[in-house]
Amino acid sequence: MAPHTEQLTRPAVRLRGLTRSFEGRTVLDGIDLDLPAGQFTALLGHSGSGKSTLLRAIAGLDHGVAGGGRLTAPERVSMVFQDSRLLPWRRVLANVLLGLEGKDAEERGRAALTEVGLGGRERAWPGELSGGEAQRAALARSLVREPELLLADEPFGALDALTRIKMHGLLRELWKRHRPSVLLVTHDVDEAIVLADRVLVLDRGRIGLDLIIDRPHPRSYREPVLGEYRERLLAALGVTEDHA
Ligand SMILES: Nc1ncnc2c1ncn2[C@@H]1O[C@H](COP(=O)(O)OP(=O)(O)OP(=O)(O)O)[C@@H](O)[C@H]1O
Repeated sequence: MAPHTEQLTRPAVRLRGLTRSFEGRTVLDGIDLDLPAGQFTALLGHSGSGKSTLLRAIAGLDHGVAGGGRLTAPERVSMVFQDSRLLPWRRVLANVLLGLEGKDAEERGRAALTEVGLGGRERAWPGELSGGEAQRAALARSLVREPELLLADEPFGALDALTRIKMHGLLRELWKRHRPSVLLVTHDVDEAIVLADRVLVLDRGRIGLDLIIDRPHPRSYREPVLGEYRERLLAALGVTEDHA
């Protein structure tokens, strides 16, 4: 059985010897990792390398999965996925407020929607939103809970390139304002480099590369210096760029 996530108030993730396997096949093979409070980290890795498995373990959503190791995570954890997972039969504000308690819940929900650029769309149905708007609503639903840790599993994977760039700016802005620890899973090396201050590569069940991106924000894909980071990450992923 997977160990339960310890409910600590300390807003940081600590993994020691974390293992997870499915049907006898090891996916996470003794991961040691610390995520300091407030750090924006991206997680890269080949398809099937175990990125979602790692996120689910940190979120405590993998009860019943075989594995061991020690895992501590903050108490307030929010998760966003590739699809918004809004309930289609509830209006946008009601989705954001789902399960939220307190007298000021509605006020906070409205403020969160305004923050993500959806002020005025509170009474819209999820089906009336574009893909980008739905992801904005999903971010509002996460942030209204003031998470200490935001786990994002390819949240922009289904969006077109322009919407994606806008969402990058929004996520970074929200992070700056609220300062949760962020662990963002992505397939996109450029997305990782532009957004994160630290990029991890998951390889054969372990952290194969742990790279600090020590460049000021906002960053552009075209900054030549980012090319060096890109090359190191691609090499860790087993991809070589053709410079010809
Ligand atoms: N519930 C499950 N039952 C059986 N095997 C599973 C289960 N969940 C994940 N796996 C397997 O574990 C491996 C890692 O899956 P995971 O979804 O974590 O990879 P990933 O890196 O997130 O992949 P992708 O980038 O394609 O989303 C895969 O081989 C997958 O088939």
